[in-house]
Amino acid sequence: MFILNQQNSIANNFLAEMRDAAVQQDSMRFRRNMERMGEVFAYEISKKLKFEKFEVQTPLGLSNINMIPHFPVLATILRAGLPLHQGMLNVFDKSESAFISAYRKTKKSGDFVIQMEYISTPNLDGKTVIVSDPMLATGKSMVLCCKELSAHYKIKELHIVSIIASQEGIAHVKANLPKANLWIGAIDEEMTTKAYIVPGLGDAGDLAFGEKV
Ligand SMILES: O=P(O)(O)OC[C@H]1O[C@H](OP(=O)(O)OP(=O)(O)O)[C@H](O)[C@@H]1O
Ligand SMILES: O=c1cc[nH]c(=O)[nH]1
Repeated sequence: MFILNQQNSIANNFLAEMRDAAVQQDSMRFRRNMERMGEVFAYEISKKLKFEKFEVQTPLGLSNINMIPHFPVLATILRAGLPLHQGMLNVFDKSESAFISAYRKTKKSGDFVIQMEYISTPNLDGKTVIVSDPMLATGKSMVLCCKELSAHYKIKELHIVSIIASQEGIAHVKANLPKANLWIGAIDEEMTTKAYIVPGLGDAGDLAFGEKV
């Protein structure tokens, strides 16, 4: 598991601004910081992908360089995942995209189930797939979505990206998707009784796109 904030980098500033209740008032900045985190994660993951030798014809000669021949497919979970996805797509600019809808449907008892209604994806057989979602709280949305994709396609390599994860969410993912590679921005210890990460950042989807009814 790769944990971004274990090393000091500019990404800590992006994450601090995302968490900061005052800075969060600027939703454009919140989305842009999420996008920047996506760019950083994509760069980090790129180092672990398969490279091949290529020759590039410059105006003056040939240059040898190792490049990534096949870009991963980028999947994300609507709606909070969209800015994170855009950031990753800025870096993996030739990638195909998959979109999955999942949201917490609250029952009368106050408990919630994850409701998944929509998947739009290219063929994932034999592909490297990166599934991103800014928050990994209980981990149930991520596990459900990844299992659904894996039920339909023989994915070669699965990567999961999350900006803030709870310990419980990570344990749930590891138990249910043991082969997945985890890329996490920061791990927080606690969750509220409504499964919000503490200190976390609040509701990522609402901060990016407005309060849902
Ligand atoms: O790990 P979990 O306990 O499943 O929670 C994490 C999910 O919660 C958030 O989405 P939310 O359901 O709030 O929907 P939204 O993106 O539409 O706001 C977040 O983006 C994850 O998808
Ligand atoms: O802390 C949390 C948990 C789920 N979804 C969020 O947006 N934030």
